[in-house]
Amino acid sequence: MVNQKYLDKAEVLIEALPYIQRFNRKIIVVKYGGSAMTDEKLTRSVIQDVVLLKLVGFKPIIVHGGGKEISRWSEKLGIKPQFIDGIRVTDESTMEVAEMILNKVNKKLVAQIESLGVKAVGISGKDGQLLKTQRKYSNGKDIGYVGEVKSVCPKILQNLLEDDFLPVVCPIGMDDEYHSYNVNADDAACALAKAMSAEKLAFLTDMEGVYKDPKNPKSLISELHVREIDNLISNGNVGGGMIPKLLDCQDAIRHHVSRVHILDGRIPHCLLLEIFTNKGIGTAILGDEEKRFYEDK
Ligand SMILES: NC(=[NH2+])NCCC[C@H](N)C(=O)O
Repeated sequence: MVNQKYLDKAEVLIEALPYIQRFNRKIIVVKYGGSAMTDEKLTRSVIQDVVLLKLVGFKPIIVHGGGKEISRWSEKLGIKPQFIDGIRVTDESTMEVAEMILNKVNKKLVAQIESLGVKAVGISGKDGQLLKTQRKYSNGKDIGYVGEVKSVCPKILQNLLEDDFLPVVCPIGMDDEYHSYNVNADDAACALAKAMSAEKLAFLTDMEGVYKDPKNPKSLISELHVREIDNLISNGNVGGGMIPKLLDCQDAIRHHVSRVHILDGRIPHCLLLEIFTNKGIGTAILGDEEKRFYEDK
């Protein structure tokens, strides 16, 4: 008799087969942030997942934030945080620290990927003018060197993928005067996914996904059509932090990214569990014409 345990393991691999086939040579942009960045074990599992994606034929691109490192270092260096209407201002010295730390985090990720045998290149949005930015105002107020993406020049990423590198991008861009701007990492990931015509965009967050009712942890939505997003927001059903993310999802899908996944980065190997299984573990946001998996059955 064959041991069931072995059969189960083989099942898992077989379940992955159609996805490995379907996503071969396709681009997936992974926004890496939150707890998955601050915990060493989780970091390792994310890097392993991305390396595996790469080795089975995907073309992953990582976009990362700075985790808690930027505030930690600003404090250490005695830079006093300034706020305007409760919003943190990125002044010249905060921008300097942010850039230093993001570059440091970037190279650390590159080293971790390289240690698993995949060639990686770390760049910022300044390299090759990848992210051209303009100053972003918050309700008309100047909050310093916070930028929004004005345009993307994807050539550098295309070249890196062509040469089989795994690009790791930190979200700093430049304005027309070549000054650095801090860009929200979710927005940067979304802009890059659109410009690279990615198949998928995956956000690693500190939530399980999107809930129908945020007060009910059992109401996780597994599949969400993009047209349902407006209602979900206007009904007041999603928490403040999730709204800009959902708007990024909407924007990405309307610009031909096939699927966006909102995943719980606190779960080890959440990327593999989402991408190589039928049911996934987070919320998958689908184009309006796409059939739900459950209805297909
Ligand atoms: N949360 C979900 N329902 N995920 C379904 C994922 C299905 C498939 N593995 C994909 O990557 O597209």
